[in-house]
Amino acid sequence: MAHSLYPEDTSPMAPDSFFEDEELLSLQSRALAYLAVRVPVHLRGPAGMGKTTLALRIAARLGRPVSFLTGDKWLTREDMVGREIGRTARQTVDSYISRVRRTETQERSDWKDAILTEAMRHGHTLIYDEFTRASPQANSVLLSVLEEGVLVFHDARAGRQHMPAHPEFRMILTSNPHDYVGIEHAPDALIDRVVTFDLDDIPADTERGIVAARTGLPKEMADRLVQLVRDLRRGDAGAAASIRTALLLGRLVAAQQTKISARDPNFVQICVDVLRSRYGRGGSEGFEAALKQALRALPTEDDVQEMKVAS
Ligand SMILES: Nc1ncnc2c1ncn2[C@@H]1O[C@H](COP(=O)(O)OP(=O)(O)OP(=O)(O)O)[C@@H](O)[C@H]1O
Repeated sequence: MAHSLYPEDTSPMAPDSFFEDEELLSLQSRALAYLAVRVPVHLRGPAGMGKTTLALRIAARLGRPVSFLTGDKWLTREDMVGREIGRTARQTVDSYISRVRRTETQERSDWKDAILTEAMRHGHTLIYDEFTRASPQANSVLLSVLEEGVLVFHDARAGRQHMPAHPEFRMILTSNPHDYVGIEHAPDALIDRVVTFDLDDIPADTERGIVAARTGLPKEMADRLVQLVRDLRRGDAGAAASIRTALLLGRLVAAQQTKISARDPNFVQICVDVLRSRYGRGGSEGFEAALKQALRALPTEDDVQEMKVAS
């Protein structure tokens, strides 16, 4: 039974446009059970399949402040841990007795926390989105955090430091395993310390529910869009057609009031414009053939008119 529900108003999205069904609720409750005993959770899947939205939803249900970090190749350990920002020297001159003058200098380094240290200190839920975009060197600081909840870092003056996390600190990671420039493979050592949920093959019913809830399109129209997008994603073409793609098509269909039909030239043109760049193999001809086939498979449409494809 699919339903939209909001037990508490903590979501970053409008409550009525967030969709959860049994599948998503079960995933959330398992994630929350692991997080409850301080086991970090990792949501993995292709772009646009709902990883970040789900991570935010789980974090909201933990009821703690949320810190959000996005991985990229420029991210350094210092960006996560913090850095020394200078030294403060304090001098006390004791001249109480005129003939005796005693001077005492105290020096301390000034430290500025960064997102990881701050989240650990204050017990935030840290969402580390797209963590495989950051370098393994930057991410290596996480190993002890994920396993023991202790940050080990180096302070120039104090040397090696250990910072235990606040008892409420939790971490949720997301990543996209698909190979493209800028992605590092998630190191085994890191994957070994988390529970990973794969979101690349979410049930069609869940996808339909999300598209209907977010676009406001009638259910049959949302179903057709999802079928089209899933056919292209799962077919030989391997098109990068995600939930986000279906939502984009839905917005354009609603704005232009087209039918979701191969007979509607506006709809076909929207499909070509939106989907061509997401198509993996076979060039333009391969794309047209795959799209025709997917359109032909739509319910109640049994033939496909010649597509007029704008170049
Ligand atoms: N359960 C849901 N209810 C409503 N909308 C959803 C849900 N899950 C995903 N969406 C919507 O689907 C789109 C893609 O989701 P999201 O950005 O979370 O994907 P992602 O996997 O994190 O993508 P990327 O890897 O590109 O960051 C967003 O517009 C999001 O709002």
